[in-house]
Amino acid sequence: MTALVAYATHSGATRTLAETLADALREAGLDCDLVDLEEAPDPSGYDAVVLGSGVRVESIEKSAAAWATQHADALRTRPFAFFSCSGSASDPAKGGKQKATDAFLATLDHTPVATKNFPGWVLMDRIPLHERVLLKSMRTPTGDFRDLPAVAAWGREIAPLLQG
Ligand SMILES: Cc1cc2nc3c(=O)[nH]c(=O)nc-3n(C[C@H](O)[C@H](O)[C@H](O)COP(=O)(O)O)c2cc1C
Repeated sequence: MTALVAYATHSGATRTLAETLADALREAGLDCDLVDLEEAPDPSGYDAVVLGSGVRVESIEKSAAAWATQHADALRTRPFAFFSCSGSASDPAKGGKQKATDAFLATLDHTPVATKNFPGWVLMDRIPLHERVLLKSMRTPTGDFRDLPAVAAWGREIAPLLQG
């Protein structure tokens, strides 16, 4: 069966998570394509779909939200999973919750087979100056908080759900 892992990223962290996820899904036997949303992939050509998005200012990427709306029919009629990649997911006090994900899921008229909020990275040398100023003013912790083994484990967990 075929699966699309589509992602939206600004500073690259979500791409690395999506790559790890796609590898895990392939190891689980899925024929998986990994595509940046900038390439406007068509989910209707796949049996299952995973969407990943970075988080900025408490929202998922606009391109990810718009793509999910544009392809709502396709996402509703096949197994669909979603993951976010954010700074605050590295904070244990958040308990795995991410406001941006909850707000996005509330816009869907279907329920994903799985959702997950993964920590990404906050690396000043990967973001434009005006955003650095914003993050510094918000005292956002910086560093690489990714847990790629956890992403691979999630891939193994959701593979059977995507296979339906
Ligand atoms: C301008 C800006 C705003 C951000 N806003 C949030 C936020 O509201 N909540 C959060 O948890 N992380 C926030 N982050 C951290 C990003 O979610 C984190 O860097 C993530 O890895 C970005 O994914 P990407 O590299 O795929 O773009 C922000 C980062 C930037 C640069």
